[in-house]
Amino acid sequence: MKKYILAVAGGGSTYTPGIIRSLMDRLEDLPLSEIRFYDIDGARQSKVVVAAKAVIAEYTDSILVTDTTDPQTAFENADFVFAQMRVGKYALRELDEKIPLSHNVVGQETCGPGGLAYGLRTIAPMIELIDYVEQYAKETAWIVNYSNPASIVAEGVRKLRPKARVLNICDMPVATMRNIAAILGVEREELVVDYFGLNHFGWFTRLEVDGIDRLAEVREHVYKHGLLTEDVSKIDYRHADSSWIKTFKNIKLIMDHFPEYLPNPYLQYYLFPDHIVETSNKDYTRANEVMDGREKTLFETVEKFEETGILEDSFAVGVHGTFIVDVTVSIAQNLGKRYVVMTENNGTIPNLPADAMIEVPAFITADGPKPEFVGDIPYFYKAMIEQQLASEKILVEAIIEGSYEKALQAFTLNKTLPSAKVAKAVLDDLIAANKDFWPTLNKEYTEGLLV
Ligand SMILES: NC(=O)c1ccc[n+]([C@@H]2O[C@H](COP(=O)([O-])OP(=O)(O)OC[C@H]3O[C@@H](n4cnc5c(N)ncnc54)[C@H](O)[C@@H]3O)[C@@H](O)[C@H]2O)c1
Ligand SMILES: O=P(O)(O)OC[C@H]1O[C@H](O[C@H]2[C@H](O)[C@@H](O)[C@@H](O)O[C@@H]2CO)[C@H](O)[C@@H](O)[C@@H]1O
Ligand SMILES: [Mn+2]
Repeated sequence: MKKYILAVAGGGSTYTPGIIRSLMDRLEDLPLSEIRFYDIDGARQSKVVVAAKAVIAEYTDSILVTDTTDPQTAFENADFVFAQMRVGKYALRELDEKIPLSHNVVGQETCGPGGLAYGLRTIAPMIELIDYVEQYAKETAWIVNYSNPASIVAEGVRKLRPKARVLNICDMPVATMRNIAAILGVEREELVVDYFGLNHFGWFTRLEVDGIDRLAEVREHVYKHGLLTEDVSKIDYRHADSSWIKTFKNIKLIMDHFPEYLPNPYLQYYLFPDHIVETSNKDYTRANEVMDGREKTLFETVEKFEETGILEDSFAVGVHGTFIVDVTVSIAQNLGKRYVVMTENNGTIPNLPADAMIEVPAFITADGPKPEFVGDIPYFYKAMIEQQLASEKILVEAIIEGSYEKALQAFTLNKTLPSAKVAKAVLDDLIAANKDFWPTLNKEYTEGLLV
């Protein structure tokens, strides 16, 4: 069977060792001749590659591993590129979360103004990556992208590189399916879902097991327990964090108001921004938890391994690692397997704009995602999605045009912001914080009009 060359862009990611273990578990489905790690922070990446190499060594010595900051070395003749960049790293994520909270607005990694700020940082590096891959990799190469904010990245790629072979994915739907399966007492793979929305902004409309829709059963469970089993050990070990427990519990809050469909957990930030702000710690946000948790543990594990030769973290594979390998195998072998991914609408949901980058079940083939027809969606969801879509589309226009006014429009349209006045105050603080990362946003008219 053909062996593939894989490049990992953002090799210094905390998720790298888990993804590598998932790849090693699936070498029969996706044989690899080479894995090349690429990052702009070579020092960070080289430490993470120590752990990645230790995991690979448990399985094989036949894979050539390269650790590089050079795009040509990374992408020359590659078949697949996994992208998992965090532009600005956790330091900027912390500001994405704390600056909005200082204005009593939702502070979150990918939602609200934090997500918009993250998008303003990420589009240019994503386009740069696509251009590197198109310059050096095989013509048939696919970029399978986890880099967030995935919804804005997907719109930026659609607008700026419409022919690029990029599959934008998110592990939240599969993470939610994992919790649903645990609640129903079935395996995640037995679940067949219908789902529609944008990334981090969608709803499950059908939860089928053996041909029977079990949404009503899950709805009853959520009323009592949120989207959690009593025994949280059944969910991803990453979700044992208290903030993730809170996130999944809050699905009850959403369904107490809107029980029709099962929401993506991220909708809590848009539907209950007041509750989220009231229950946030403005001085210690999720970015701090991750820096003190996942990131710290990873680099301590590497340090211990270099001292003792013992790898103290198994880097067990969660849905994050499993999912990206599942979709890549489906591309490589042209399996047409059905997964929830991002893809251009083009009539899949007729009463949404054709050029919306929606998140729906699609059949994953060697030519990319083929979405399954959804049909018209009810007005409430259409209206919410169109508002969020407009915010994200106008943000991409702001990036391309360097337009302050369009950035302010995008912020003002976002459901987490209460007024244009607050939107402008948050935007101006984020501009100062992102001076090294954002495009210059010009005020097309005199300063006087933007008081
Ligand atoms: N789509 C999803 O559902 C999903 C799930 C989990 C994580 N993520 C995303 O995956 C990414 C990685 O997450 P993490 O917590 O491991 O981040 P991390 O900060 O640990 O690692 C990110 C790496 O990206 C590198 N990087 C930054 N800019 C780069 C560029 N221009 N080119 C190459 N490398 C660059 C950094 O140097 C760093 O090593 C983030 O964007 C995160 O939001 C997405
Ligand atoms: O706050 P973080 O950095 O822990 O997570 C932010 C990401 O959360 C989601 O990914 C989850 C995933 O759903 C879960 O199964 C497991 O793999 O952990 C991930 C990180 O906790 C979300 O889909 C991502 O877009 C976020 O970046
Ligand atoms: Mn996601």
